Amino acid sequence: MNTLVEGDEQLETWNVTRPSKETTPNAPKGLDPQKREMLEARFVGKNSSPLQPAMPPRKLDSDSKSLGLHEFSDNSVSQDGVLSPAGAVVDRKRRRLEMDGVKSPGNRSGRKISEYFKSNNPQLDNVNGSSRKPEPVLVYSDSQDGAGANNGRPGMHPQDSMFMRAGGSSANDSNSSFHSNTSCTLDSSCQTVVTAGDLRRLEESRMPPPSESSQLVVELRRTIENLQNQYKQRETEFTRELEQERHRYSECQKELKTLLLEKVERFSKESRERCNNNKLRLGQYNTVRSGAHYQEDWVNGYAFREHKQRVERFKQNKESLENGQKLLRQKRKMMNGPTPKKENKRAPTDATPVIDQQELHEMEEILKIKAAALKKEELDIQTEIEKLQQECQLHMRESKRIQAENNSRFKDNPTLKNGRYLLLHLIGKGGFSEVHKAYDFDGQRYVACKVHQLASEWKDEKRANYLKHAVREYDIQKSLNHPHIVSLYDVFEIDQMSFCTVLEFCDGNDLDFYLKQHKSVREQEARCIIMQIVSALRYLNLKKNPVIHYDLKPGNILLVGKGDFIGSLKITDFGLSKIMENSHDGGMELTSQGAGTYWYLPPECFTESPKISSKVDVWSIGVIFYQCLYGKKPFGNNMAQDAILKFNTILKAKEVEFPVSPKISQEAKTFIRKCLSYRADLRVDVLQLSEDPYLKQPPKRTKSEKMHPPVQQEAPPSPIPQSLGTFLPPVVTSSHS
Ligand SMILES: Nc1ncnc2c1ncn2[C@@H]1O[C@H](COP(=O)(O)OP(=O)(O)OP(=O)(O)O)[C@@H](O)[C@H]1O
Repeated sequence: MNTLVEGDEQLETWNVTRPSKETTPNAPKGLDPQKREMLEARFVGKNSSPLQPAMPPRKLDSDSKSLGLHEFSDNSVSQDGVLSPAGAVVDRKRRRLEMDGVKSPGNRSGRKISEYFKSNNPQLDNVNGSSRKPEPVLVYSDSQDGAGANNGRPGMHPQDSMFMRAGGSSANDSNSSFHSNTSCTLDSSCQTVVTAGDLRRLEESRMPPPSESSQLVVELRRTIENLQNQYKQRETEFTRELEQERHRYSECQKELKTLLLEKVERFSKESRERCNNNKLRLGQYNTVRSGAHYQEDWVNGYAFREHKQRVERFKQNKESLENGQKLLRQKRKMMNGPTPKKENKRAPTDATPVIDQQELHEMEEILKIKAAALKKEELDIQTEIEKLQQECQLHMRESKRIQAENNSRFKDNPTLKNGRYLLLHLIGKGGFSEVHKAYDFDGQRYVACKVHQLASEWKDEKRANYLKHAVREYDIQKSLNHPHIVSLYDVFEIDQMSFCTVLEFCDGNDLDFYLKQHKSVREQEARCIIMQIVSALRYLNLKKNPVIHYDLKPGNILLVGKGDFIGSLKITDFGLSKIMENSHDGGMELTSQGAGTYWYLPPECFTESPKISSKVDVWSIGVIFYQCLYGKKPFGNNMAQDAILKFNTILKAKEVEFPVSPKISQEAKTFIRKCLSYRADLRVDVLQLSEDPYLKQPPKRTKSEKMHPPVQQEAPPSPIPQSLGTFLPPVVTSSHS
């Protein structure tokens, strides 16, 4: 063990490896000290022989630094056994230490110093001199660093290298009094595994015993330091994991984007192919010039021409049947002549052969079969034209959609809002907006992105008005949360002239399109539609500041899920909505008169300085319910908006009339009458309507209703339908109405 304590050569001399008298293995106990010295000298080598001339106690000089340990040891003992002054000091000190219970480090049977360090033996402090200011004590550990090999090694404490100089290659340092006296031998028996860190800790533990609180502080500091280290480590790990996750996420996003684009490309290709094929079969828009405008006229395809030919054939067959029936009647008349006699009947003459009777009978049978076939043909033709009309409506809508998509600036699937929304395809086009199906990468869901485009030629007033409605729509819709109301997720600006609202996506059509396709729905289904709309309106009216939708119509009712039936639905488009703040019974003033869809607005909206309430929506519900059941609007059906205004159609709508067919329950009619009550003050409000018994419990169906389910059309088809062969979809102009 080599320990250097600066400024204490005496202690160092004790510390160097030297077999102690007490522990020299062969030293017999109880020997006379002189003999013992001689014996020791024999064990340790030269200059210890008593036969050698006595040397005067030497002064430590520079020569001695070349001497070995044993030389030094011998210098400390005179020949006559008197200790030299240096030797005497060492001996004194050693004895003192032994008395204190500290064994000589040379004592191999005793504990290593490191073990003392570890056990924090307080006596060690005495050894190092408790009165002294504790100096950093550094130990060269053979087992860790390799003996003498690392002098000046990077990372080693300066004291370490200093220590190594002392014990090894730097032994020639004449400035060190220790070195002048000693030459250290490094061997494993005198080295330790104690590290500099251990020693530093030991240093700390050797500090004067701290008071309890300061000890606590030290411990707390240490704990804090540990925790900080742990925290830093965890933070580093977490940051690394986060980076990995981010990378993985962006890879997934890329993959998802590719798949979505592949899917949309397939969809687009298929729909365009279908549309092209249908152009010939069902028809297409032709752009024609009409004065200063261009307008798009619809031209029927070959399916309609073929249908027309079939109808022509049917007509001819029907004509020939009618002619045959006429002939039969004439023949029968001729054969029977003027009142035939009874005996004549029993005994026919040769002039009125029986064969004529037979012929007539056969002719009658043939005509009957012909008539039945024509009846079937007539039904087939009716079914065919209805199917063609449905297909044609779909095709017309798809053609318009594709045309609008081709003209859209977002046709190339851009991403909006820093890559968050990937626009997939156009769903439809409104007056000043385009609705695109999109994928929201953050929300991981499909959404409907409604892009509002302001026109550059708009005057400031118009622009301000449009923005006012858009902002109102956003303000109202963002605060709503109901299963039958389309949620508004986000709004953001695209550029100076356009912005986008992000809406919950509904994958079905709107009710308007559904009714165009199916004409009407069964009462049970219609009641289900109304129940859902009333539920949403009830929610709007139970808010602190109730909301009037004001634009309820089939086009603003979106169906969830595709199919030939109506399941769940959601109301949308709050652009004309009004928030009722502090409104009293008389209702709130209508500031946007003229807006809205007139077929669905109540009479009070057409009066001067009207006051409105939630009862506006109740009227709209009555109109929608009626339209669902009968396939037509109760007031102003087939009339244009302008005409409704011009002829005060709604102001005259005092009484609602119900067609005979299809049959609907009395409860449904009563419900509709309540909604379409002319006077607003006599009309039920939304909350009262939601409590209506018709919505609470389905009406019991009568036997006749079960036997005669409602037919699809209000008017039953005539033997030869008027519409056959004359179907022409309405002319659609390029300007949006
Ligand atoms: N959230 C949605 N999910 C799915 N389709 C939607 C959604 N919102 C609107 N659509 C569809 O997008 C098309 C255009 O909608 P938009 O509201 O712009 O048309 P509009 O109501 O006819 O026009 P405007 O609002 O200008 O009167 C319609 O066919 C509508 O059914």
